[in-house]
Amino acid sequence: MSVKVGVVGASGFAGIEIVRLVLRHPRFELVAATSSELSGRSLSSAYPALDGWTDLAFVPHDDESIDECDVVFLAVPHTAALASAPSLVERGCAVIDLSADFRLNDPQVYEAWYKVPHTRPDLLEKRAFGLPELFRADLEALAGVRATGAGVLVGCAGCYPTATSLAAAPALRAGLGAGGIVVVDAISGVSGAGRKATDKTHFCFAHEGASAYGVGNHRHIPEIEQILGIEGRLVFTPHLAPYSRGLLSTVTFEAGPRDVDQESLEAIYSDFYEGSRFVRFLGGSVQPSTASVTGTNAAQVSAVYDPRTNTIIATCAIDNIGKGAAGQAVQCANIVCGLPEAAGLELVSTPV
Ligand SMILES: NC(=O)C1=CN([C@@H]2O[C@H](COP(=O)(O)OP(=O)(O)OC[C@H]3O[C@@H](n4cnc5c(N)ncnc54)[C@H](OP(=O)(O)O)[C@@H]3O)[C@@H](O)[C@H]2O)C=CC1
Ligand SMILES: CC(=O)N[C@@H](CCC(=O)OP(=O)(O)O)C(=O)O
Repeated sequence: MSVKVGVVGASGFAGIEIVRLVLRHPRFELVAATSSELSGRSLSSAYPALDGWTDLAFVPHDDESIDECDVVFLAVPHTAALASAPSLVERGCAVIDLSADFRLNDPQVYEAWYKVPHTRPDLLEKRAFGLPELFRADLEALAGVRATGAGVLVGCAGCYPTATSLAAAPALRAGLGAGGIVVVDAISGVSGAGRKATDKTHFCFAHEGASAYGVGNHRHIPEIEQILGIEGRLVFTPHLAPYSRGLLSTVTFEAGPRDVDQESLEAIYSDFYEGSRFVRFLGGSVQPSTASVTGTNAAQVSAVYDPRTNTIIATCAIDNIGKGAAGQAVQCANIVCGLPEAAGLELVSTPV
């Protein structure tokens, strides 16, 4: 029997990518795709790449077809998910939220960074954090709850937090990092800012240039610190670069207190990602490339030990809309529904 799926915010970049993945998923059936702006219009007229794959039309966000869904993806802006997730969970849905509304463990930290009070700390306590390679046990526990027919909630990790944490976690969890500052320089393609052009993301301002933004105050700082357990130690500088999809994060930190060399560092990363379906550890001599993961749920990771400065430099490339958003959301939905983790995600990027 198919699992009925709804995508709220389907007209956006993350939402329409979920639609693309669900249409090819062996067990999911797309029954609702919402948008206020494009309501009534067919999905394939708004996004011609879908021509021939679906006859569905966008419906309003409160359309009754959402009530038929077993799984609902919320690909909506922050604070909108806080408004809609509770009733869906209470109705027995598996809700996979892509916004930041259910990522931060502490509601007061959420209020400090997102400037609105967190109205459902009770739900926050019961949700799983959606980054399977680092929080698999929590997602599998939710699958147990889901099997009883109860509603469940996943708060998916953000795009920069996903790439940064996949790069840094193996070394930091192995006790490296010396308790010191962790420096992250990351680059995102313009689709990370969503489908509405602004004076930063309009083609004329974004192409043929690159710039840092959110320096010292980006809202992903508390999320990355929470995932990696490095509260107060992160220096995070995101950059916008003139391509559509792709996110590269490079993490630098002191190697101590334990001794490490290139060989032992590579052994730590290889062990950590052994058997991982989506994360490929490349070693230290091959560097990840965003172009190699475009359109997929893959992440490429490298790690280099620099003996001259006793520093570790770890890098991760993802597609911000893939592993950074829609791909990861489908991966989480698969796990909580008790399906194979890679269902609908068996994708190869374009080699050239
Ligand atoms: N783009 C990316 O790389 C990533 C995005 N995300 C997260 O995914 C979510 C969607 O992002 P993205 O697709 O880029 O954003 P877009 O701006 O491209 O799309 C936003 C979507 O949300 C809908 N929407 C807007 N306001 C509301 C509302 N009040 N209630 C319900 N739906 C609403 C819009 O539909 P309409 O206006 O037609 O109603 C649109 O479909 C965000 O929370 C974002 O942070 C996460 C990781 C990476
Ligand atoms: C290029 C760009 O603007 N990127 C966005 C991050 C992507 C995103 O939507 O954030 P979440 O992963 O938290 O959902 C930003 O810096 O706010």
